[in-house]
Amino acid sequence: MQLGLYIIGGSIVERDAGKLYNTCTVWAPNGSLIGRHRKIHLFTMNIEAAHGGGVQFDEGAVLTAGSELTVVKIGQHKVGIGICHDKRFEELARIYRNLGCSMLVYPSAFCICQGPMHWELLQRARATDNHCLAATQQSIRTLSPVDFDMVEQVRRQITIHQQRRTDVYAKARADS
Ligand SMILES: O=C(O)CCC(=O)C(=O)O
Repeated sequence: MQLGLYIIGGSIVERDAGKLYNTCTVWAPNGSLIGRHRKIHLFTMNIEAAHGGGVQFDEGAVLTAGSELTVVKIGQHKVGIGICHDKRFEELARIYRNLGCSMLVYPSAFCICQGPMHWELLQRARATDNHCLAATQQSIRTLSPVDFDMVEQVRRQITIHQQRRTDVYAKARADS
């Protein structure tokens, strides 16, 4: 309780009922477990050698995907959790925003083939689309203080969330 810190862990392999999940846990300052996110989008990648890669990856061969969103309260603020590849899915971030989150946190470890191109881009995209703070942490570091007031300020300045035309989007979806 001394430092009043919340800890959003990296991710670990969790075993439950004979299945393995890629799981991030969230801890309150008093040491209680306040969130557990099981990675929803398992990562697959196939960059053929002919295209300068020769890299294959299939997380689903070993792990089971989670099926629940994870929103934790950090003080008064709601924080949506994703793990690594979850960060690519804008619908997830949008739903977290719709649920009232002002911050998105994605513990992540991208590999070097696409990491340098996409890591920061995705983080900025999720933050900009949703007017949320977005944090992605590749390894353990000291975090700087989080300015939640800035989120409210930015949301007042350009009101994209209120300007959404869900009527138009719904019609387009129905038409397609
Ligand atoms: O989406 C990506 O490009 C990388 C994701 C990843 O490395 C992972 O989810 O383990």
